[in-house]
Amino acid sequence: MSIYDTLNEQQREAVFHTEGPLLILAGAGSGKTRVLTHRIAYLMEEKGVNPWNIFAITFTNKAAGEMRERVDKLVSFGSESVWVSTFHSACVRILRRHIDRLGYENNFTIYDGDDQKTLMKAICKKLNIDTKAYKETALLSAISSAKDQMLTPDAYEEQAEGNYGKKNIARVYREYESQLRGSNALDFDDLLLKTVQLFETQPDVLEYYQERFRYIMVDEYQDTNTVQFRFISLLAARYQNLCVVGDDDQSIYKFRGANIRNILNFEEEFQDARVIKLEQNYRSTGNILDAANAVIRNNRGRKDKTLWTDNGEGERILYRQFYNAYEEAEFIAEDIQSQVRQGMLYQDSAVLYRTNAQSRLFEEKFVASNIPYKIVGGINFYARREIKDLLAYLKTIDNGRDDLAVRRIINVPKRGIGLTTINRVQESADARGIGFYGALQGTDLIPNIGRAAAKLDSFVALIEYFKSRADQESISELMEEILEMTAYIETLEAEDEEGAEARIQNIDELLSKIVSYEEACEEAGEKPGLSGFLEEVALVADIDSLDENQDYVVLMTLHSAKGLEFPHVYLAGLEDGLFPSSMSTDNPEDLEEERRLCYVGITRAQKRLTVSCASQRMIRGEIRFNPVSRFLKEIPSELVETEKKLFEKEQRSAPAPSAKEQARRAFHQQPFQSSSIAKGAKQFAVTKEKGLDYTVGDRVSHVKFGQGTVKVITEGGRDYEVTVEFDTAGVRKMFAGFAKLKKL
Ligand SMILES: Nc1ncnc2c1ncn2[C@@H]1O[C@H](COP(=O)(O)OP(=O)(O)OP(=O)(O)O)[C@@H](O)[C@H]1O
Ligand SMILES: [Mg+2]
Repeated sequence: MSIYDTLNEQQREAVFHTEGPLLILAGAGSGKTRVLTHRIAYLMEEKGVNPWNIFAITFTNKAAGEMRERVDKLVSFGSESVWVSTFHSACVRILRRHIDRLGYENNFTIYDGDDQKTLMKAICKKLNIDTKAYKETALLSAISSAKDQMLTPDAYEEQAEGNYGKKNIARVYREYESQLRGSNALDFDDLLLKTVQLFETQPDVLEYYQERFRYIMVDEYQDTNTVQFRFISLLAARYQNLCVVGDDDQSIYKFRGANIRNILNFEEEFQDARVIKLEQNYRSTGNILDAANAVIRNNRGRKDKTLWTDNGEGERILYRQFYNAYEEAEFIAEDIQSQVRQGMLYQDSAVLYRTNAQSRLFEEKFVASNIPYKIVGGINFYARREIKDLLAYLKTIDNGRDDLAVRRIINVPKRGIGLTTINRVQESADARGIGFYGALQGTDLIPNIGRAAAKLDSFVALIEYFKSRADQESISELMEEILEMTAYIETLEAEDEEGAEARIQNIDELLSKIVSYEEACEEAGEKPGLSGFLEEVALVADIDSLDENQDYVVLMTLHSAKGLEFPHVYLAGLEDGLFPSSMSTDNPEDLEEERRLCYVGITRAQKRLTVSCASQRMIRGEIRFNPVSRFLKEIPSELVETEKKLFEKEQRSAPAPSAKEQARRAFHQQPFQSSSIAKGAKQFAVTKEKGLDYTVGDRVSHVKFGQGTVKVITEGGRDYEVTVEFDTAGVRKMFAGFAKLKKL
């Protein structure tokens, strides 16, 4: 039996159609991604295509990794030569080789969102832009969508004719571009834009890649934007062996310029394109699929599809309504624990929500219930201050032209270089048309710099020293040296910040990352380089922190969940105003995009789907009373199982008492508290022996919940369970080993 026997007829047809353009349009879970992996195998094994000539494009690094893994399993050898990558990393690879043709240096820096914001602040100041009228983030997103549409500052300005607001944006855009260029830096949108410019202006480069990538495949095609489409069409123009797979019902990135017209454009640009539809869903049970179909049917602008499954009906969809979001999180935590007791793994469950902010309650609840979890798309490791500082050192050493990086660390740790001095350096650099670091290298030419010159000189000497070391030692040795010579850690400790310890752990983690990068390079027979390392770090999307080998529940937004599947899915916060978001309810098009997002969410589930909502929820510090989501009402009631007794619970639970009320209660409970201290004295001997240095009645502090009083300590199966009444966070039960309570 061959691997192709496991495919259905349409899937096989798609796999075997290797020459000429092919569009696969099909609903969720119908095996589109599976077709792509089998197609790669088929090209190599049956058609004798050189893996070097195959290019598969996916949306996230995680998806790329998964695809490579699947291909590795299907083919015997050679798959490592196939390019499986995201648009962005493919473009970085191409630009590293050829961007000098566009007048950049090949060791360009990639700016992330934070870098962009810092730069935009400086630009607004320089151009006297009123940031009340034009918010920095709004300016950045205007520029980003201009780039998605491939508009240069010139083109933008032309379009802005007669529109004062747009003229201003054009001015900012122009300055932003020139600053990026001056720093030899690109932002994320540039990665595609510059590659397309490269292809359009350098025919020999384009030809090289057209010859190289004779077979091109694109997953999640519905979410490509204009510049990505251009990138693909240029590459595929010569051989036309382009296979794209997508689902118009899962297009959820319109806000980032995804262009659903690309599906129509495909048949225009590639005239004899073959179109194949897949109709059998292999992922979900019948009930889950019926619910997804029922919801998406309410969208008007769509091609009707019939998706069926022979997986059987399965369980009904569980629907739970809660008094508040706290109870919702509690229920989900308890439900996961009970599933785990029945033999499920943590990794079989995923909690999906509309906004990142919703993760916090789950996180707190999971910590308290000892559930291992991972937040995807939450606080990114690389966005933390200490990590950004140290990376800025590496960037400065690697490419002195990255002004932002230099400015970030010039006075970190403090060297007595103030803002006035920094501004004088910047002015001098601007006046002479050179970079910030360039100006630092000749302090005698900076007007009015005075005694600050000596400090700047010794900063430059330090960086130059590191530069000379960078050629001789490994990145990890260099990092150690940076830490030592700047006394970075000592400074952190001296600042005596609450978080010094956690920050030091992060630095350790960064060092581990560097070492594993070096090892990976060595295994691949490449020399680990600073530019390569920085590039890899810049490209780690949040979703990539997901590690398949460990057992944990995944928490993520619906947007991050695209393409993934889990046996159990909890879809939380289904309230009108939250999901669909209140910003979308007035606009039919936006509402349809929200509904597609809901369809994506439902179709992630394989066996069991739990949908939930809360009657009241705190949003941006205010309590909101939102009605049940209209999407829930679109699911036929016969598919849903509701639990009535929750209403009782609803009546029982009262809102959390105010701080004042808690203080009053604490005051009146004084006698109770002292007697429990007496009672606790006996327990103390026991608990101390087991390593707890607090007992009932003691005041303790917790990193998240703040200060509180220990109420009960009981022996749980694995660990002590400690109940603490926190001053502001209410009563919480947690495992001692996990809670890390500190006695006050
Ligand atoms: N012919 C088949 N036989 C058995 N299992 C299949 C078959 N086709 C697909 N599957 C399985 O169904 C699930 C969904 O497939 P896949 O992820 O490729 O779907 P998809 O169309 O890419 O979904 P999405 O739209 O969510 O990206 C996977 O677990 C896959 O292995
Ligand atoms: Mg897929």
